[in-house]
Amino acid sequence: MPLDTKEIVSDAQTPEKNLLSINSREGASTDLSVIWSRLIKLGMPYWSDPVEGGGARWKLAGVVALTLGTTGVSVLFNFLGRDFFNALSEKDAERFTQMLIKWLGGVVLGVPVFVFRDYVQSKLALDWRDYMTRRLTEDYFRNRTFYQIQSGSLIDNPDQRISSDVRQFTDTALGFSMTILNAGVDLISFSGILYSIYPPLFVALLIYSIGGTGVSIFLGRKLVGLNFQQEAQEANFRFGLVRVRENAESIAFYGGEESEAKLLFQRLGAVVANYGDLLVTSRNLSFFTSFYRFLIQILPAAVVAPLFFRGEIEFGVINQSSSAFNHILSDVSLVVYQFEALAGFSAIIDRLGEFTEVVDNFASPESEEDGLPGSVSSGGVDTSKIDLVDWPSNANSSPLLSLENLTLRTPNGVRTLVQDLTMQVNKGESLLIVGPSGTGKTSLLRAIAGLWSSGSGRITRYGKPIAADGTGGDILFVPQRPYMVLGTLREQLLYPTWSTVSAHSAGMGNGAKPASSRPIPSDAELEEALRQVRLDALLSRASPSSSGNSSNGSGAAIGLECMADWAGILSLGEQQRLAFARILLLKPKLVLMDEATSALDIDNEELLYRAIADAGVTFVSVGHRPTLSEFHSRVLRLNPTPGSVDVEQGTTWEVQTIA
Ligand SMILES: Nc1ncnc2c1ncn2[C@@H]1O[C@H](COP(=O)(O)OP(=O)(O)OP(=O)(O)O)[C@@H](O)[C@H]1O
Repeated sequence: MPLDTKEIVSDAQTPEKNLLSINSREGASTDLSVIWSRLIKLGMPYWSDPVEGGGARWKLAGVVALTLGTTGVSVLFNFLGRDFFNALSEKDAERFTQMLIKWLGGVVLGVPVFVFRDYVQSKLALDWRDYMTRRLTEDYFRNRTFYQIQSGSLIDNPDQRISSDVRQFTDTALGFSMTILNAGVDLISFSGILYSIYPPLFVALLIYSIGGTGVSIFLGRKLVGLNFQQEAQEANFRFGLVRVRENAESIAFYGGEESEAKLLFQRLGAVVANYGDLLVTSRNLSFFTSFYRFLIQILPAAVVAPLFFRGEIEFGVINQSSSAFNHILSDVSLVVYQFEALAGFSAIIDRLGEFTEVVDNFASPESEEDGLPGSVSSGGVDTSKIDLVDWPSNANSSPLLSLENLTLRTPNGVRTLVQDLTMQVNKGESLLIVGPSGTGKTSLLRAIAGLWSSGSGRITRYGKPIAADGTGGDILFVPQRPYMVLGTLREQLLYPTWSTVSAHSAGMGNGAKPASSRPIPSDAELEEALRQVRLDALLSRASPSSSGNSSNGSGAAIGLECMADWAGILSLGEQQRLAFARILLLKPKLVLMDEATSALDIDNEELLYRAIADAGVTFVSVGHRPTLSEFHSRVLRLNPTPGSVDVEQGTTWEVQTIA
């Protein structure tokens, strides 16, 4: 199987993997202590962050103050309402006018408090989301976690968790916290009012609300699991549509529309079926909550009416007690009113908690030291790790790569692909890796790149691949389908070595430092690299007019600034030539290529190999084509074990010098 970065970068999960993950995960965690500890773990870092936490806490204090202000405004209106209705019932026109003016004054002062509370709260939720998404995304890329999650089918739809789950988490967490705070303060203020009016009314209310909460928990208990499933099924359906877009041409060539539609309908069916169950459960809950809401409209009046008939209270007090009753009831009945939202929230906590646990597992320094986690550690499966060592590169040093007693297994540790391989790649001694399909050629490159670590022995790399901090660049890996970034022709050429530089220079950077300490190639060097791989014709192509980024004043950018969907418009052969242009610009000491010329004609293949050899680059190639051997000095042959029926039963290896 060739290394395919397009798949790695753009495909979050294959459909089968998604189904696997979801089937293996029946529903949300209903264990309250697990949900609570995940909530704390997800929520705390922002507020305790040494840099952003201080500002966040001040903003939170502002939201709390405004929330308390809203309760103050409500209490004010409770009393204004009482006096207003008293003036009305006593037919006191002068007092009524006074009350009207006071009421209007209260509205003018009170409305900004409510509006600003909502605004500041939403803005704080947005800042929190920004922080949390950045952290999760950094962890997602650390130690190539995104690759491990994808290749190991560890969790479904990480993209959905990072984007929409985080947004919902921050919005809801802040919203609920403020609702609970509001409810607490409201409860204290209005309990006093209600108790002072008529203590039995207060007792009736307590019984009513506690009973209501219990019944709604019972009726809505299935909602947590159903909400969890709904998120997952929606993401699966959307993912199916994304796959159709990404593989439009292949599907059209195969005439696979019908089977794709069938697959999508299956997923849509799962979305609809689960939503149907969700609707039934919410309908049953709604029956109860609606009765509950309607009843409270007359309940307080019914309880205090005898006092009014006996002349013990004024008419306005009925209105005041109704208003106080409603406030307290909605405070103590939070669970009843918000049950669906709470169920959805706990499903989100569950999904995000699960995601951060997987990501933390890979992102922790121990996992870096121990090799990549994820191996099955039970059932007698060997979980030993390959030792991957980087030696500083030395311009004069001859070895570039050395493999010592390398045994390579698939990530689950079940299959052994290569056994006890010892060899060295020296400067100028290029190596071709051949063997039947499935013997482990690409996997060997994965191990050298550090993507797979299951096995034993040692790999020493003399030099470093490009690292996130811009160091390295002595070693470059080139997959069969090179990754095309979204951007200009210049950005294609500069990827990955100077990718931050190009984003920066194009005005997209946010002040980030250039990624590489190597000098950025000039326009002339970029154009020369294109000429060497016979892609200079691309320089005269113009961006589609909608892409903007004009450099010639006519609205369409041309040359290196041409912006296009490069993965969509370049043929695979052209993409492979572009990958060679990147090699010529970077001039690494060693390049490891996986069927990197598979889509090229023999003439172009020769041109590219000669160009990188002339540039002093040593290369290791994986390939099937016999023509490749003339560009390499040695060949590593992986063979199925003699006597075995197929490669599943293990391989042997031999190294030969090419005459
Ligand atoms: N994530 C994975 N988990 C388990 N096994 C895997 C995984 N990825 C690949 N394999 C298996 O490992 C074996 C070696 O795969 P690899 O892609 O290295 O073969 P290859 O020699 O490059 O094949 P080809 O010439 O067809 O590209 C295959 O049998 C493949 O099915």
